[in-house]
Amino acid sequence: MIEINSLTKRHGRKVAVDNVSFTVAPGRVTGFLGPNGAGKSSTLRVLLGLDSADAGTALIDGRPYRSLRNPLRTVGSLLDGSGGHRARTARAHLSWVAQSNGIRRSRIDEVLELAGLTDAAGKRIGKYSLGMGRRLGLATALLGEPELLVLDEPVNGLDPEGIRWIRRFLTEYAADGRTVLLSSHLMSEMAGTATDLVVITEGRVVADGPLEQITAGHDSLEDAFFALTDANQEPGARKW
Ligand SMILES: Nc1ncnc2c1ncn2[C@@H]1O[C@H](COP(=O)(O)OP(=O)(O)OP(=O)(O)O)[C@@H](O)[C@H]1O
Repeated sequence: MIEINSLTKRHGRKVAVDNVSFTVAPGRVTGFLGPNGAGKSSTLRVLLGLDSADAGTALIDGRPYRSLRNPLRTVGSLLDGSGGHRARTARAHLSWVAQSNGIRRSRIDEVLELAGLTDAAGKRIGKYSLGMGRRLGLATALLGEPELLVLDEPVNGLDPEGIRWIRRFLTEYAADGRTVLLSSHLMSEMAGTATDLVVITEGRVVADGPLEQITAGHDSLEDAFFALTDANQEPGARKW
């Protein structure tokens, strides 16, 4: 379970996240949807302990990320890029992460296989395409067999086959009772993957609920999104 409570994050004078609250339940794929600059990455960076909040809390199973005993075994995350050093091979990168987190070595081949990187395991990361880098990032996130996944724009750079693969993967992952939070500014991606949505614009949550409730009465998620964001010029989230 992920709980964001009255979270505020500023970058200098810019309020990137403004009193944001939502929860992410197990067994669901929750999409964190908003246009460029809405505050998605800022929220996820606080959640993952990479930045500090100015106010409020972001908790994973009731604790801040930095106080988790085995972070990689609790929550797998994917932010910008692959996370690996350009001169290293994917296998060397995964071995290093596994070793430094007490993860069994046999897991490396499992995640390479899961991410479709078995044949590219010996290639230097600097030679990877953007999509392969995302696959490696996902493989790294899965190393600790975590119950939660937090992914920032995971389909960035993936080809259609890769997008289909990640959709299926996340759906199955959540169906096993695990928790998935993924951010995107792509509405078509969200419509095809998420079961629940948290919609954010200008640092504020403007909708939060099951996908079918948010899209009810609209032809598409895109229509719902624009209706919502146009109708939400004033503060306060609309709750379904
Ligand atoms: N390190 C930073 N320093 C200054 N301003 C920042 C920083 N990080 C983000 N911002 C600003 O905070 C706001 C929210 O940015 P954020 O990256 O969280 O949005 P986002 O929803 O993830 O957008 P995108 O889809 O473009 O990644 C934007 O106005 C952005 O310019």
